[in-house]
Amino acid sequence: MDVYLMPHNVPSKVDFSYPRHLRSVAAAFGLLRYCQRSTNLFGRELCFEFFSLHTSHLSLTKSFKNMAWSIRSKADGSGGLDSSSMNSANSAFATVIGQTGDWDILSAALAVVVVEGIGALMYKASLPLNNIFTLHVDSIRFEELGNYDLLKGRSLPVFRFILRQVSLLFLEWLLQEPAFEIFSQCVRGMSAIRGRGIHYLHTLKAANVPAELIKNGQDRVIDASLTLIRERAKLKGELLRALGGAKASASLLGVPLGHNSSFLQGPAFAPPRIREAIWCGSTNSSTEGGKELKDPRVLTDVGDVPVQEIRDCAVDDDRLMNVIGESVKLVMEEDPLRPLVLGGDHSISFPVVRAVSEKLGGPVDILHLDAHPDIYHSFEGNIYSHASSFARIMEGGYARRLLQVGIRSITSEGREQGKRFGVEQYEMRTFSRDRHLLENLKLGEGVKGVYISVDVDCLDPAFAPGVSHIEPGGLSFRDVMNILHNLQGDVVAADVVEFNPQRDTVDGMTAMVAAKLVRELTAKISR
Ligand SMILES: NC(=[NH2+])NCCC[C@H](N)C(=O)O
Repeated sequence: MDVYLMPHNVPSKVDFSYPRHLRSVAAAFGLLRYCQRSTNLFGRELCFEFFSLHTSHLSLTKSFKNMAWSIRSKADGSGGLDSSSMNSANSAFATVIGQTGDWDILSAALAVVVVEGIGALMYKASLPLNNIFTLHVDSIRFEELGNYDLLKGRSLPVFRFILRQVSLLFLEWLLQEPAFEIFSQCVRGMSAIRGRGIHYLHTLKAANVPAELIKNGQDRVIDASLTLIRERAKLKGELLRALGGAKASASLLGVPLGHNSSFLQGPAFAPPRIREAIWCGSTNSSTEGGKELKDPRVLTDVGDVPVQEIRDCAVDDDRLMNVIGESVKLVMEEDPLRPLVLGGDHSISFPVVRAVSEKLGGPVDILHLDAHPDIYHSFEGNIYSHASSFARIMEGGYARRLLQVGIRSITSEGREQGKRFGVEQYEMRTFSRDRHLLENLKLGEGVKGVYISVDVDCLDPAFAPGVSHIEPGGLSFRDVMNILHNLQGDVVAADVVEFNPQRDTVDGMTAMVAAKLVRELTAKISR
């Protein structure tokens, strides 16, 4: 679209031939020309033919510009960003974010607010100059209908116009790589920190609760949480030892944690749903191989780590991860109990495996079924992300071998990290070739045993739609059963993670799938 701006409506007292003003005009257009030269940097083409402006838009930046324009016109009405226009802009953003949950949009919106704020301040500062230089938009040549039709027939202060263009260039620069990436990383980092419970701490601090009191309160809540698990584990342990005859027995430990997911937090609600499905009357209490789940020598339950209650006291993730690990160790303390952990998002596997390995005094072999390798060094600035748990496990030396099966969403970082840690990554695209090997695994010899981590999204979404990350092309339920049933090795602990009840079908199909995974893992563990 071309916009022609012709000098018009210039206040009579202004004489354009007056050198001082001419110098200013020259300086202003010098700035525009400077922008023109540097536009290649921004991937944007500007072409000036005296007062004529041609822009070719990227569709992405165009839509952000539309946002910029609509906010700007609000600001225009009152001659700057006053509180009412800011409020409406705020609520507009809140709605967008509320509906999409998309932090990229927040980043873009923040960019707009920053640019607009600077623009508004600069505009206020330049008001006297604007009175001197006012241009009238006489004609607009449309190649396409664009935002500039707003200008038609209006008197425009020239400095304001220039400021707008510079603001838009800055905004476009912000929206390009790598600036946008850096900016959105910062925003994501901020939101991740907020999501990790620090806001509770801020609330407590803002209310002037002394640090000592906060710490004591946190200690007591954590103590109570661990006591609950310790005492239940003790009772189940006593019972099994009294009954005798069990060398290893699965004990459920729920970890309702969802805030380390990069997408949806629904897995925090999974443990009670899985328990409900395990005991659902539509099936029976026998595993496929004939083990009786109602026999406490096969399966017991020590309850949930009260993750939300602990986080509600502003406990950070370093400490929370330790509490999860401590809980796992409390179960392992009570021979013959072995932890079968119900997630939660996949971030919980790190503290669980760490605890298992520390308690047993050495590394384990891990069979990890998942659509994703979850081995980013950190994801969106979060080292405890559900997409980074296996990086933490491998760094810590808690696993000798890590076999990842079902992989079909992997980035170059996932592959590089896999190589770096010597991970055996079996991808879905070669599953038919690898099937024989995977259905005849022998693991855990020469180490402390085998740990099995099952992310429900290893399954094709046709079998398990109730997950946060729908990734087509996965394993069938029977593929997973064959791998598990035929695996040879001493399974010391296991987890089933990433079931998201908020995405399940109304009849709870994925809950049944997750429950059956738990039931068959129980059969695998108990002896
Ligand atoms: N445990 C999981 N479900 N992880 C999903 C990680 C998704 C992440 N966006 C990735 O690129 O890998």
